[in-house]
Amino acid sequence: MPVHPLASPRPAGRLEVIAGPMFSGKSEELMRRVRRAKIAGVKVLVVSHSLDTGSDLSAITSHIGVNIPSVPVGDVESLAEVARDEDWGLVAIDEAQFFGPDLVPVVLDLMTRGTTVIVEGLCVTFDGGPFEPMPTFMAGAEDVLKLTAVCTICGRDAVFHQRVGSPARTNGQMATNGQMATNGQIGDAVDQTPFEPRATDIDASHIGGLESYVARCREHFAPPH
Ligand SMILES: Nc1ncnc2c1ncn2[C@@H]1O[C@H](COP(=O)(O)OP(=O)(O)O)[C@@H](O)[C@H]1O
Ligand SMILES: Cc1cn([C@H]2C[C@H](O)[C@@H](COP(=O)(O)O)O2)c(=O)[nH]c1=O
Ligand SMILES: [Zn+2]
Repeated sequence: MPVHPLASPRPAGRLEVIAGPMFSGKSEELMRRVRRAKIAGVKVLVVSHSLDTGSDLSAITSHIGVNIPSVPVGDVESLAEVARDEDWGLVAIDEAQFFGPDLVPVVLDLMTRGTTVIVEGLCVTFDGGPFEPMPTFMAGAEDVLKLTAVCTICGRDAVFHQRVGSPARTNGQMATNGQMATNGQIGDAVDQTPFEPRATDIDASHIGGLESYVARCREHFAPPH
């Protein structure tokens, strides 16, 4: 039987997960926990993905505009470097889905050093599919908080989110998780045909907030065809 990738035979820290759709309060909850840890004198590192924060911004911001300082990194290798640099008591990772499945061994390594890790992110894509690595983290965590937003049609709990307006199209760029968002191989001549990145691709055209996404309950969620 396969062992969960977060299982460790060595003394380990703790994994806390904050998961849910957009607008469910994940960032607010992450900020609350970070503030508490700092009051308790814990040495805290907050990391975010530079695709989401913008490379010149060093903060994570909730949908209502509250923010806390963070270190923006562009990929999982840079995250690992920053996190191993010092002896952090708590490493809080914002928008963990942007780092892809390679984040799992990095989190395991941090826990093996005795660090508490909080991963916050989307567990479902805009087309309703699982968004790794959050489901893997949810299965292997000591503590999971699964949040819901408010469906903007009926007010019930929203587990999903939907894109609004016509989706932006990108053209022959490589997704930042290293996957080509076209059908081509890395190194192939770039196909100039407009394409739609897959929902699991980490692509700049997917970045957005209230202008691009709405929260939807099970009944009112209509996955794209
Ligand atoms: N449809 C919605 N459901 C719930 N909260 C919403 C919705 N739209 C806007 N908000 C606001 O967003 C806040 C949550 O923001 P945030 O913590 O950034 O969420 P997340 O990180 O999960 O996207 C809520 O407290 C609320 O003020
Ligand atoms: C559904 C979905 C969203 N995104 C992007 C859109 C936003 O920039 C972030 C999520 O931010 P939040 O703090 O959780 O509201 O992710 C995406 O890239 N792919 C998706 O499927
Ligand atoms: Zn609804």
